[in-house]
Amino acid sequence: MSDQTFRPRRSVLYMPSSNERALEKAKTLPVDALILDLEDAVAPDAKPQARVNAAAAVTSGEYGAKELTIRVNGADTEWHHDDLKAAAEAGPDAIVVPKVNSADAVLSLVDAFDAAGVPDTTKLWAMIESPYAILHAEEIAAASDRLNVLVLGTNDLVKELYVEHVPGRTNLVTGLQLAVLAARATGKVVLDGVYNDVKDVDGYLAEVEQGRAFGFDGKTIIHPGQIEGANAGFAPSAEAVENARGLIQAWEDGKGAGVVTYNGRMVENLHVESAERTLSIAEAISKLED
Ligand SMILES: CC(C)(COP(=O)(O)OP(=O)(O)OC[C@H]1O[C@@H](n2cnc3c(N)ncnc32)[C@H](O)[C@@H]1OP(=O)(O)O)[C@@H](O)C(=O)NCCC(=O)NCCSC(=O)C[C@H](O)C(=O)O
Ligand SMILES: [Mg+2]
Repeated sequence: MSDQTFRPRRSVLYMPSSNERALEKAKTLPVDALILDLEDAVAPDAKPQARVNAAAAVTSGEYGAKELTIRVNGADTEWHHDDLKAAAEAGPDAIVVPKVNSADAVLSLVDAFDAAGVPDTTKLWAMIESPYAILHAEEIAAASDRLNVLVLGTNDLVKELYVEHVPGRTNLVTGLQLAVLAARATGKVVLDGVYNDVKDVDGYLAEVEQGRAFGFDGKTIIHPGQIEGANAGFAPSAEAVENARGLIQAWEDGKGAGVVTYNGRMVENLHVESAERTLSIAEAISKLED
């Protein structure tokens, strides 16, 4: 079973590492993971202090069970090397790298991680945010075991496609699904992009539901008000858990029959595997929330 079974990543919150108030607030927020941003959310002259803040947050031990990641500036920027050095010393759970466009880029990053002394325990999360990256998502995902998560960057994708953000994301559906297919084909986790309008609750919840239906493991978010929707939307519902338990019981009661029924529906081994996956996810979430 792939990684997401064991580590919930329903809600993954970006925060500008230059914003000390947000860094403080995040200690108590019920998110599964944090992305301490050094890239787009941080102005150029604030980047040195943001680096220091992000590293201090990672080493503070004050963020509980949250997965802590640092988003560095892209490999082609003047800040990348210093960001990597700071992240290497802090040793976050993962380093998020924006605008990863090819398998070669992944391999170069893995070399750069080693050269900078990034600990082996620090994974690579690659951002898929260009048309080229979408079309090469499977190669990117498969390029290294160090890469365990693909993160959609839908703001950059919209920009690169010369389109607009529209309700229902009809102009992104193909790209989103290609990214999910790439992740599933390679056993990696895949996170949906952000919803920019932090005041539009209905639009946000509709997008969470869509992301879940497409097969994403969780959603990247930008505001504390978006946490609850992602945590609920990307967790199995109480009904789904009850259904999974009942289905597995019906299968066991069938004592080796190749096919049984549960609530009037056909059940085969593949349905049992899906039910077991649902229960594993629910159990991992419940452990995290204890
Ligand atoms: C979007 C925001 C600028 C809104 O900020 P603000 O107006 O301050 O919001 P509120 O007043 O409603 O905030 C209420 C309290 O919550 C704290 N807060 C707000 N946002 C965060 C956060 N992200 N993490 C932690 N805490 C947060 C405020 O400090 C207030 O706290 P308090 O006063 O103590 O009650 C802001 O939300 C924000 O900056 N969000 C993150 C933006 C960001 O990181 N953007 C970069 C990534 S998005 C992206 O581009 C992905 C990708 O690359 C792509 O291409 O798509
Ligand atoms: Mg981006």
